[in-house]
Amino acid sequence: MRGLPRWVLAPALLGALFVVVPVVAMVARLDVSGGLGGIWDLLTSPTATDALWLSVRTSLVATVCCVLLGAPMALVLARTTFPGQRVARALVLLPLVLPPVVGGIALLYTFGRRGLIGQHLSVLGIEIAFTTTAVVMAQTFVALPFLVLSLEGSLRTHDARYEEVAATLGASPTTVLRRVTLPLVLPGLVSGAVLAFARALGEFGATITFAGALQGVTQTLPLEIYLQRSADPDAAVALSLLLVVVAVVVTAAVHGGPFGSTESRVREAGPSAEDDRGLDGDRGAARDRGLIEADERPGDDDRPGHPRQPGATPVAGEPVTLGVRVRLAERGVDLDLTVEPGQVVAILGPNGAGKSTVLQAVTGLLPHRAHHPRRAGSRRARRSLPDGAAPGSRTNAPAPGSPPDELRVTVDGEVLTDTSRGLSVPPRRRGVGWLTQRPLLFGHLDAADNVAFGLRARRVPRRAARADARERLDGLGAGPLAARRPGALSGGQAQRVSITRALATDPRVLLLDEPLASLDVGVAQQVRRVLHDAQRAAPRTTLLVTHDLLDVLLLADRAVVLEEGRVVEDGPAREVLTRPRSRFAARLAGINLLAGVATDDGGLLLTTGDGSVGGPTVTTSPAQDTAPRGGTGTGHLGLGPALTVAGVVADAADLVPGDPAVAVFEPRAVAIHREAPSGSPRNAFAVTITSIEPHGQLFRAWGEVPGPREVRDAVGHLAADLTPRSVADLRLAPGERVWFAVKAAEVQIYGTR
Ligand SMILES: Nc1ncnc2c1ncn2[C@@H]1O[C@H](COP(=O)(O)OP(=O)(O)OP(=O)(O)O)[C@@H](O)[C@H]1O
Repeated sequence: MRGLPRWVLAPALLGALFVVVPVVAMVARLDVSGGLGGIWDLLTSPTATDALWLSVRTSLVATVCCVLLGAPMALVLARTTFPGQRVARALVLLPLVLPPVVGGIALLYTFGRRGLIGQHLSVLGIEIAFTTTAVVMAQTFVALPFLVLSLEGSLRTHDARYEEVAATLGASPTTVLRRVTLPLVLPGLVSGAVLAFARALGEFGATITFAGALQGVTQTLPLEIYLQRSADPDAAVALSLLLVVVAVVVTAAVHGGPFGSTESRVREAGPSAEDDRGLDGDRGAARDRGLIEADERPGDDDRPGHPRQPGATPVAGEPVTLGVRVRLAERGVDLDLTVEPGQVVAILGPNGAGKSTVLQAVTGLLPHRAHHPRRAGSRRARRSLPDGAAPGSRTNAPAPGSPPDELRVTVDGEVLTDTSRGLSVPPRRRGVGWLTQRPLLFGHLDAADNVAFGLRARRVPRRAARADARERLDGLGAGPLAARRPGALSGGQAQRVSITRALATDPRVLLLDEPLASLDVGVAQQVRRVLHDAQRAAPRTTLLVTHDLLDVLLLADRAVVLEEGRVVEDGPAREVLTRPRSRFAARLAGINLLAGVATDDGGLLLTTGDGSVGGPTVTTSPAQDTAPRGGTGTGHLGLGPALTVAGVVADAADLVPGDPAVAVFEPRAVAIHREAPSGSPRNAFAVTITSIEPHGQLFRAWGEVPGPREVRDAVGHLAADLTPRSVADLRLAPGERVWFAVKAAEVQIYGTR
């Protein structure tokens, strides 16, 4: 009853009684005055037993037919999109609403002697109507929608990314279906089959119309009950009871059996990761001492090689060059990226910037319509708006006359995708490994079989593939997890197994889509180290999407910042973080950044969000009390008449008037005042405090500069670090209006071209 309102009990009980009471009434009607022997005789009469066995036999065959026909139908409905899909679904489910007798008539007009198809079969001497085959067909006709509905529902509730991951591991569509999709939805399939069996067992209307009632041939139990109803009501009741018992026994046996619980089969490790140190034994404990230790693993060459199949997916070998060109108006993405062999490139940017789109392009998993330039902006494309987006609300709608969409992905010159030539190598043949925020381990396989999946997909015998998987798990300190199912792994353990699985196929390119985002700090650290070690052991061209500063610092060689689908910053990872040129990188690095453009008199103009210049020119004057710190001059960054930033121009010679430029300063350099600071020249911003949050030993206060939207967009939020005591002394709280002051000497101004 936990979490449920009590009143729910009343209608629930009423519903149960509504079903049970009629059955009880029927049992009560049973005449037992002659003893149970009389009932037994009724049940074991030749007509009753003939009818029972015919019903069971035909229902079982009909169930098999439902599975064979219904499973593919459910797959097509759940996993594809095609014009008229809704109509197709309505037609498939038609037998649910059609009176069975109408179904029987329809079947008769199709397969009867003079029916649409039946007349041709009849020429060949094949008669279907009024045979046992007709019984099976009538039962299949009415039971099929139950299986389709149940399985389609199950398929839709499962994350399709399991199948996508399997494809990137090298599995063919049939292998994915057999080894991933069907095991994942098995409980739904079994439920659907049970429902179909129960429906077939009770089928009457379509059967009597299409198959008639011939004892031993077409007279199933429901027909026998109907016929006995007037001749011998007691026999009808006894047979009804028998039908009820058979249906209940079959349904209960399957539902209570090994397929009863969907959860137990598919549950994967959740995002809340418990500390999994204990399982790694001494090695794990030793590794825990430092964030990243010197590489202890033998290099790839030292590792016992695993069997490789000729003609299979290309394997890693030497690091490769990756080229990515994505221009998709529908997603507002337009960028070019070349990744050097073995380089780890962190792709950074705010939500919706296009990071995942780049990764999807490389995997070959970008939704298919995106490959067709003509369709972008079409009715269908509009229908594919992300959840919650209202048509017309997108800012990414292709502008009239915008260049056509283009996707081009190359690996060492080999073209994997080229939409201009309609070319797209399937994910399984790309040699691209893909790791997501969720480990997406296959819940019906243990850790070793998960890791072995890629090799098995390449037809490596199970024993060899498992041996290789165990070795790899051992190598990453996850050996003791080999026999565990994903449901018994913590988040960190599961992610480690997932990394091992992705690396086991020796991908040429590795795509990491926030693989540590859902892990606790401590566990993320361990998993980060696993990734770091793997990269050290065998450098691999890698794209890493992350929002975590540590990931960038510890894993990436280069950082690329995306904003609104464009590259706004690209450089060595450390440089991007220490000398950010984009607001996003500055925020990630915990630095304040103000953007403007240099003017011909050494000042700067405010730039608004779309990059156009706005606001009045602000004349600069040398900051009087600034002592250049390694820079070559001083100047101002003007952000409107009320906001002029004095700072140190780092490379005055490079700062050409009209060039975009930024001013950056650390939050710890900001002092907070209740009154406007006066006296020595410094930058002072009137701000409204928006939040105060703990930041290590200090507090970080965020303030927003009030004013027109352009100014707020240009300045964004400014951060100031202060001690707990200062927070108390200043009685600082969100909504308060204060001054953020920073000395010009603490502000660095540099060009961003
Ligand atoms: N299936 C889709 N169909 C159409 N547009 C999409 C689809 N998925 C994403 N988009 C749009 O494409 C743009 C880029 O999305 P993408 O998922 O690549 O961003 P992201 O940088 O990965 O964001 P996040 O950090 O939130 O994951 C966004 O404007 C988004 O709304």
